[in-house]
Amino acid sequence: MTSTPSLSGDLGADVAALVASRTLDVPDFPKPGILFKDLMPLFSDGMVFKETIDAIAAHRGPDSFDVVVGVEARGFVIAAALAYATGVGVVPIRKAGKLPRKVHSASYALEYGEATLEVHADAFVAGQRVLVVDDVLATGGTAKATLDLVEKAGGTVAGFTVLLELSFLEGRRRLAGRTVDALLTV
Ligand SMILES: O=P(O)(O)OC[C@H]1O[C@H](OP(=O)(O)OP(=O)(O)O)[C@H](O)[C@@H]1O
Ligand SMILES: Nc1ncnc2[nH]cnc12
Repeated sequence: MTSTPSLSGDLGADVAALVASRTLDVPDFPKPGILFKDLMPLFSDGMVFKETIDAIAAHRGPDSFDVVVGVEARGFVIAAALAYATGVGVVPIRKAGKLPRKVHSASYALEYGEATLEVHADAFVAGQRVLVVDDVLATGGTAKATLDLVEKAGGTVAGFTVLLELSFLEGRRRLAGRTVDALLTV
């Protein structure tokens, strides 16, 4: 008799299985050799999306952060929902050239390219505890740039939560000493 090995993630096997059930593998996107993990099916299934957001809210506890940061663009979907569910605000980290006032900028490399992220210089009250959320942690380039930007803008990063971690790219190493929760680690 064969048994299916349980999936692993920081919120337990059931949450990991939920994320896995709504993740599609797309080979060679956006470049040859990249196996793209498409989480749009998780966002578009109302019950699964709600269960996912509720699981993050329950795990983190309502008192462990003051504001949620979401990284453009897929991170926005998770950040807005989690902020609403926990009754806090949301601060967007945007790709270059989109924010209208004074910004801090950070350029970085990610699994399939390079980009620049920006945050409004006055986005946080000094010491405000920030939970950073995104869909995928791959090389950690995006997450590390976000950490630097939040700290430059006066926030304190309380942790990172991602739906999916690609462990072979070792993004967690870029966030050493920080709390990182991945709902599914592959
Ligand atoms: O760990 P890394 O190697 O940095 O990769 C992770 C990032 O890559 C994707 O964003 P992308 O820049 O493709 O933007 P999108 O959300 O606008 O599609 C993903 O949403 C993460 O933000
Ligand atoms: N393989 C991947 N799939 C989806 N998003 C990503 N961001 C960085 N690498 C990715």
